[in-house]
Amino acid sequence: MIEFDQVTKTYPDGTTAVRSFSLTVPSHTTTVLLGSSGCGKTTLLRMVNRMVEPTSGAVRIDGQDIAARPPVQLRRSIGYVMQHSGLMPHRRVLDNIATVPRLNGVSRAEAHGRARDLMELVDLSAELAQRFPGQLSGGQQQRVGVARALADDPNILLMDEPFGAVDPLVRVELQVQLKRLQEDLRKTTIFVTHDIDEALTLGDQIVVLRAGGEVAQVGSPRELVEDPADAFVSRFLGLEEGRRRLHASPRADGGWTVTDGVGRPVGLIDGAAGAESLGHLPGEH
Ligand SMILES: Nc1ncnc2c1ncn2[C@@H]1O[C@H](COP(=O)(O)OP(=O)(O)OP(=O)(O)O)[C@@H](O)[C@H]1O
Repeated sequence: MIEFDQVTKTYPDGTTAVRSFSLTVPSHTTTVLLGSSGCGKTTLLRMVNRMVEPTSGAVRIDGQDIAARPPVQLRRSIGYVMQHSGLMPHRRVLDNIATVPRLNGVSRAEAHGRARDLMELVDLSAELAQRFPGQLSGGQQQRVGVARALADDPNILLMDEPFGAVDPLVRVELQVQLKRLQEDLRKTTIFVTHDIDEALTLGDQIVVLRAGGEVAQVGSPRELVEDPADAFVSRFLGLEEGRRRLHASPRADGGWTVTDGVGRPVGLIDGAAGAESLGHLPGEH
């Protein structure tokens, strides 16, 4: 469990990025910090591995104040994935993935063995092992970033807009894969994004933030969509414009076409599955 206890961060130039923020991040689940640019998400994330020190307040991991932990040792015990992978450009993929185990004293052979297993886990073909990061696509680089973060089997995973710079199709693939991985690995994960669909896909708990790291609402994806706390959350989730209000219209083949509140077709429901899941169709009695 990670606890933020009334943390405030004022940077040396006087900018207060986060003001008296408190949150409990339950173990073995994914908490998404969701908010617009500049609301303090990265600042909050980096407080967990002491890349940012709070001006006041405390962050605790399993009850222990991390201010008492040596920062380097703390950082090596936590997986961290950045938006632009942060890979070392002059080291091959395998060595990049093996970095933290090597720093923690694991032999080269064993670290490389683990790195190969991780490449398989994140769907990277083994033949990419000897490439340099610059010889990979953006999506592949992010997979390497995820493998590297997992390499020393950390309990905690911090992910800062890890899929923000890849194209939408690859982004969805990476999200689906992360969700699958997380079902097996069950790391205590904090995932930062400003993308609401990404948050709804990945979050067990979503924290909607306003400027200054002010919490607008904390809840499961379902709770947020069904019961947004206020107009800000509602607008942020796209509920106000009806973008998430769906309508199903029957098709000749027995299925349904689903459109959203602005008339945009968003999906299809098959005949049999549709009859079950819709139960009672609009206009049907
Ligand atoms: N080192 C710094 N010095 C001064 N101000 C900073 C520093 N880092 C961040 N800030 C400011 O703190 C505020 C929060 O920044 P932060 O990067 O935490 O937000 P964010 O929600 O992660 O934004 P984004 O989604 O754009 O990355 C912003 O106003 C930013 O300009």
